[in-house]
Amino acid sequence: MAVAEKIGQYKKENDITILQTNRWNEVLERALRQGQSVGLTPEFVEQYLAAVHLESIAHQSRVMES
Ligand SMILES: O=C(O)C(=O)C[C@]1(C(=O)O)C=C[C@@H](O)C=C1
Repeated sequence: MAVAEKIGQYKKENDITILQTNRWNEVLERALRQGQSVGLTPEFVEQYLAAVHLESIAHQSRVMES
């Protein structure tokens, strides 16, 4: 999560909100396409990435509040 913390620091310094809906949709759609190409179900990709996204947001929140 070191990268997420760097992103959090950048967002803090530039007054950017943690949740970026358009960016998140881009990340998710790319992962769904890549997952499909190697036989992963959309449900698995969505659940896996949702967990990563949640953890990333938690780390960014800690940086924001520090
Ligand atoms: O790309 C960003 O802006 C991030 O902060 C990364 C990330 C992610 O973990 O993929 C986290 C929060 C945003 O909602 C979108 C994407």
